[in-house]
Amino acid sequence: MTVAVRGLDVALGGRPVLKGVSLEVPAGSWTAVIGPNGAGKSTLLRAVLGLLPCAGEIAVAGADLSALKPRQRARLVAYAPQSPNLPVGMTVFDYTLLGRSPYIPHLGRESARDRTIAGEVLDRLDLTGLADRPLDHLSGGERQRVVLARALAQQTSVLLLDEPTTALDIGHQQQVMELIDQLRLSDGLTVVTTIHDLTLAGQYADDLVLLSGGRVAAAGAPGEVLTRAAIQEHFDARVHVLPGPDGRPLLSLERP
Ligand SMILES: Nc1ncnc2c1ncn2[C@@H]1O[C@H](COP(=O)(O)OP(=O)(O)OP(=O)(O)O)[C@@H](O)[C@H]1O
Repeated sequence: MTVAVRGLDVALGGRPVLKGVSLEVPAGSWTAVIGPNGAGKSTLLRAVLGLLPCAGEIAVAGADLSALKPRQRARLVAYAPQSPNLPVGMTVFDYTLLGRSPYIPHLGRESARDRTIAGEVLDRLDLTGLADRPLDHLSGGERQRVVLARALAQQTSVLLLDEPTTALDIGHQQQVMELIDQLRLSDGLTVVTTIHDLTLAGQYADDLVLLSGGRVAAAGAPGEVLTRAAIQEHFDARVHVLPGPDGRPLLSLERP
């Protein structure tokens, strides 16, 4: 397993947020963590990264990330947070190049290869035309793709993405999800993403983990997890669930 979590407990501000969470993500697969607001999805990603005090076992690419220096960690796993602090005035290209930092020697400069990799990632995300633009002159969706670009420039084997598509139009949602899937297939990338769009989650992920109240309420193939009853119970929403052309579930809201 590339990401293995067993019996994870996390408390924030003295309150339990994750309770006995277990998760196994095989190498080269894609797991989407779904669940209602406040269920603990972002907390789970941050705990997997080793950024939070916790009890239980976590191994990423065979390592306990909390024991590693940030630079070592950044060579194993890339993380695209939901709302990162973006340095004001920095250009899109320079921000993407930050993804290469773990490979640049201390007091050294980036190599031509680092710049090529940053340029290629921007190209794949349709951002080349914005390369010289300061980050604070971008739209919300453009910013979200730049954060993903920085993570992809790290060229790690594990990718943790917190809500990578929330600010994107439907075309860019498809572009980003297809790109991640392509990388998964071509480079064997292991992907864990939180995501609110349940149909999108079901279309791309191999497995879904439904978190509710800090616990795993269901886990398995999209068709097993995305049931009308589970959505009603954990999201308090009424939906129709129909099998799509490829058999994966498609959800639509049911008007009262
Ligand atoms: N630093 C903190 N101190 C105390 N409580 C926190 C802290 N950070 C998050 N929480 C709480 O932990 C719970 C889980 O938060 P988390 O951000 O992981 O949820 P989420 O499932 O990602 O939610 P959303 O879908 O709204 O993004 C929430 O109830 C939140 O209020």
